[in-house]
Amino acid sequence: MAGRRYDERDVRIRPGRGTRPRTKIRPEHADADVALVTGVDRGRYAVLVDPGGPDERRATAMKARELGRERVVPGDRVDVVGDTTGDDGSLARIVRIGERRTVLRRTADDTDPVERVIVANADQLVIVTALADPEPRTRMIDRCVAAAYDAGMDVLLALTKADLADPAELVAMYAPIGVRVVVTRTEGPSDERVIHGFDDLRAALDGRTSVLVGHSGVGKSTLVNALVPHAARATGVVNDVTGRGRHTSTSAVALRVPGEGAPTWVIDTPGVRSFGLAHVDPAHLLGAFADLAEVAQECPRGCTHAGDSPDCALDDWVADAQGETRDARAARVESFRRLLASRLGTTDPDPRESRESARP
Ligand SMILES: Nc1nc2c(ncn2[C@@H]2O[C@H](COP(=O)(O)OP(=O)(O)OP(=O)(O)O)[C@@H](O)[C@H]2O)c(=O)[nH]1
Ligand SMILES: [Zn+2]
Repeated sequence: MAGRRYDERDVRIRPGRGTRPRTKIRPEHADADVALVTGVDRGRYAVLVDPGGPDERRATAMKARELGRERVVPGDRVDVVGDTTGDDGSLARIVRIGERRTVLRRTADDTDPVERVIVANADQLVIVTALADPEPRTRMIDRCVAAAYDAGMDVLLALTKADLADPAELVAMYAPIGVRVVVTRTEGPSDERVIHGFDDLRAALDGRTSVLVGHSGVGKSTLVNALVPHAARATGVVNDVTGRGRHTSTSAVALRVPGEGAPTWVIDTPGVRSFGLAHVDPAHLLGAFADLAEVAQECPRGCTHAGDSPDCALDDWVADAQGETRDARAARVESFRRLLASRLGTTDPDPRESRESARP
């Protein structure tokens, strides 16, 4: 091409050479239906078409080729075309992904080499942690909190098995950083089991979309089954597509919690066992702490705000206060720094965690 002069042939040819804006909806997509993505399994998407509307229905969809490598995840609001009836054997096409309010992601880690968006548009992350059996792992909790704050989500800590251990220590550890806490314990035989604290949990979820994470055995299924009595059947929607059982599915599934008023959703994440956090920007994390962010404006340029950073304004802010205010500030700065460190993987091992990993 070097040396060739620009002439009218270029003008004529260009419009037909792929310069058309790719994001533009083609005219035949103008009548697309709105849908909510509730599950993803091997290139097939479970969607709820016209969610909350008079024609609400479950359907299965695939991604239109024009979306390329763009990921579609549970919680996404999408436009669907084609056969959106949801009838047996029908397949709709996702042609557009709506703007995302929040994006929960995780960085590539040992167990998964790819950075992934896990869930879109969720309001809060619910970290389900047993108070005992298995022992709580605070480092894991910190990492979840950091991921949620980075995503622009609130955090709810659901402490289960309060019949086995006292929640006070964990409550004291997380209350200073704005983490809401609910405490539950089960009582009675499994067929007529009561969950104490369940109403608090239900209230904390009301009208919102919440992502539930937790290690195996913490009691997450017990809570999900109580929240969504027909969870097993509802999750079958995705599995109908592939014939795979729920327990082998590793992707997130959105379930609607029955109730009056604004829709309440929980997104269960059976496959999420860890959060790689290399993508988390310290400035972004600081943004979740409005008071600290303001103080940090006085920091020297390039301050990392970590415990060993010279002249960090957060230290002066603590030192300037007295008595209870000082204690409260110190707790908050310390907690923020703990999250900051969890991001870099430099936190000292949680003694409880190392005790756990020392087990055969
Ligand atoms: N003592 C006590 N046990 C509980 C409580 N909640 C749940 N459990 C028990 O803890 C075990 C694990 O509960 P699940 O609900 O299956 O836990 P999960 O987190 O879904 O674990 P996986 O199914 O392995 O992913 C079960 O034996 C429950 O009966 C509680 O509040 N107190
Ligand atoms: Zn600083």
